[in-house]
Amino acid sequence: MTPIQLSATLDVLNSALGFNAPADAVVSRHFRENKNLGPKDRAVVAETVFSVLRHLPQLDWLAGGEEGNKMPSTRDLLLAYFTRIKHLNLRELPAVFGDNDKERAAGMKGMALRDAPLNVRAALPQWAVEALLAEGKTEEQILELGQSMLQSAPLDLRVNGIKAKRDAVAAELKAVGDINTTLTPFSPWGLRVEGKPAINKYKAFLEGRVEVQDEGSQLLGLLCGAKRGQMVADFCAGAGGKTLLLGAMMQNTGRLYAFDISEKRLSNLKPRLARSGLSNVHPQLIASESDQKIKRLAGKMDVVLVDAPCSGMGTLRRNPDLKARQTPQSVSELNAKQIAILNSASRMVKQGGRLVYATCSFLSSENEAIVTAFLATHPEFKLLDAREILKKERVEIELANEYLQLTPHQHQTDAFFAAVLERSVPVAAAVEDSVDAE
Ligand SMILES: C[S@@+](CC[C@H](N)C(=O)[O-])C[C@H]1O[C@@H](n2cnc3c(N)ncnc32)[C@H](O)[C@@H]1O
Repeated sequence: MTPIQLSATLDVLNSALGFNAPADAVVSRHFRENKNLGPKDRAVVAETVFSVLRHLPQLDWLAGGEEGNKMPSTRDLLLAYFTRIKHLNLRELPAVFGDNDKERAAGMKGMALRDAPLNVRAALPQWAVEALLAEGKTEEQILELGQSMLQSAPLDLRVNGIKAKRDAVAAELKAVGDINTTLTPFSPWGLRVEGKPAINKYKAFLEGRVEVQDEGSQLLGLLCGAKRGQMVADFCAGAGGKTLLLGAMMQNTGRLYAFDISEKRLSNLKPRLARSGLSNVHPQLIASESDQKIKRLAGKMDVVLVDAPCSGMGTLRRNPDLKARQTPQSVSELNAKQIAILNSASRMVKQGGRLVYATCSFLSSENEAIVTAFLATHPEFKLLDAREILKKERVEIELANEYLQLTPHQHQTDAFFAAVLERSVPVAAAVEDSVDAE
């Protein structure tokens, strides 16, 4: 690491560790304000900052002393990172670290992580470990999960089926940018990119043949099963990652509503929509989940996706600062919002229609607990088995139960959760349907 890179890393970390803004926003702002940093410097600084944030519970412990009674400085966190995560020996430490630092680094080298508390070894916040233990996870499962979040996430692309085929896009990226990709193991539209090329400067991206999307998100599309000519609602559409996928699955036919309460996020959907070539999408700003617009669509939708606002704890590889930014209080506020949104969104589902509830969290309070609470008050809905649905789509994936629960160590995706619910058809209507079909 050069002195310029090291000083930029310390500056960015000092801001990021205030946890007043998402780490990626802090990094981007620093790069905008410091034009002297070249592409290589930026890559090194960003990678180091994110890696430090991923390992923060361990670095805090190493730099704060085993008793954990000292607030470590950013410099000490970085020292712990170099000695224990990058395994530099004392001679290899950047010159900015003097003899005193080296003495502390030697102390850190002698500390045995295996003696540290479980949350330190799993590199997860203590409250999250307590929640996982309370829901019955073993120590081994918690370690596996936490440690799988310590790597950087791969770059996955989704090929836009209305504009291109997967093989053609893979060949195009190879030809124009020498970008190597492999087919994602589960999603029929996914390409996993080798390295981290700036994909947004290539025509395949600019002309809407590909979007950046984690394979886990792509699988949600399969669970929704949106089809040609249907009425579909993406309830928490945000900037439309899943909207674009659903619109392509519908072959640009039917009607797809993209609801969100955030004007800013919905406005970020506009350029993506333009690139995608979709004209079946109707972005709808709503004031809340009980907006009149929702009420008017009661019982009209074939598919409703609720990609609920959540803690994002399943995306710790990309957003490691969430380890410090989320708290039990913030999760419990989200839980109240999640159930309210699911209750409201469910009204739009027609008989026989599908309601998919999804989060990017591994906490059962945001996942199974919400679905269980919903089903307890909505006997007109039943839980479908995600394994069956994916099997019909010829996706061979190992899942522990009827829910989709992905993890980085098992599926090489973010930790996503989804439950597929169906509004039962009343017996009388089911008989009428079968007579009509004859
Ligand atoms: C997990 S994000 C959605 C990400 C998006 N589906 C995608 O694939 O890019 C959750 C979204 O829910 C929205 N949201 C929060 N409260 C809401 C509410 N009461 N009704 C509808 N959307 C809401 C947030 O603005 C945010 O965009």
